[in-house]
Amino acid sequence: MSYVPVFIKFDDKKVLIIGGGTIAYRKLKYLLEFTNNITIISNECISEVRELIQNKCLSYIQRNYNFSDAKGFDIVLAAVDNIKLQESIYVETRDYKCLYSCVDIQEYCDFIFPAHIKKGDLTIAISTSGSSPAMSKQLKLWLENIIPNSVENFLKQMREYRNTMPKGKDRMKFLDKKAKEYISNFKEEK
Ligand SMILES: C[C@@]1(CC(=O)O)c2cc3[nH]c(cc4nc(cc5[nH]c(cc(n2)[C@H]1CCC(=O)O)[C@@](C)(CC(=O)O)[C@@H]5CCC(=O)O)C(CC(=O)O)=C4CCC(=O)O)c(CCC(=O)O)c3CC(=O)O
Ligand SMILES: NC(=O)C1=CN([C@@H]2O[C@H](COP(=O)(O)OP(=O)(O)OC[C@H]3O[C@@H](n4cnc5c(N)ncnc54)[C@H](O)[C@@H]3O)[C@@H](O)[C@H]2O)C=CC1
Repeated sequence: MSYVPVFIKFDDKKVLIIGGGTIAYRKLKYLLEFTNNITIISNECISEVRELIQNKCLSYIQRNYNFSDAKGFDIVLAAVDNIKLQESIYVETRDYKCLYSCVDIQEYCDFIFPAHIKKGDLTIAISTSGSSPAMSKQLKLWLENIIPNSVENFLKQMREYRNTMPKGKDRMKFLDKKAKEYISNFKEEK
């Protein structure tokens, strides 16, 4: 299966998570980095999820999922321990304008979650197309260690150059050299 890595504007999206267990919690933390517009439907939630619902003022519907609950949401994630339900919500959402993902059956995912690193304006997303989530996680940990936190300031500086220097070949060369130099200093900076 092939996936297109794109960065989607997210702050205007309505997100629904079905389920409130360990995996829902992991995906919830991820999504909260980008939006608070999240609704959770779950008969039960682990305490970590309940805490986030309270602290981030998320909508919580405490019951089992009902047919058509997903209508009106842009992003729907079924993080339940029930494969039949993951399948039936997939079928249902084919009639809606939304992107659907579930945690057990990759063929039913319009998108999958990458492991990711975020340092200031730098985002690195890692996927193995589902071959090995463990590998995505370990590669993320490795990269996280290599890339210094100073990248946040470096990117601010680079944005400033791009905003102030006139476009053209000279600027391109200059920016490329700056990026190359910065990366070559990684080991010394850590
Ligand atoms: C297809 C995908 C769909 C999706 O969930 O979006 C999917 C599916 C499944 N994962 C399973 C297992 C594990 N998942 C993790 C971890 C992560 N899984 C994530 C993403 C994805 N997982 C998508 C593909 C990503 C890619 O392309 O690489 C990460 C990267 C992002 C995130 O979850 O936010 C996050 C790391 C977060 C981080 O640390 O950064 C670990 C490791 C651990 O938990 O320590 C294990 C155990 C080891 C192993 O199996 O590798 C199972 C079997 C369940 C079972 O065995 O019962 C399925 C279902 C199946 O494949 O059948
Ligand atoms: N994609 C991934 O990254 C991974 C996926 N998994 C899969 O994720 C699934 C969930 O795992 P956990 O979160 O550990 O399970 P869990 O048992 O902790 O959580 C399941 C949640 O779903 C809720 N739920 C169950 N039926 C429901 C319904 N009809 N309506 C609304 N909510 C309902 C429960 O109340 C509970 O909060 C498992 O099937 C597992 O195989 C496991 C590891 C990684």
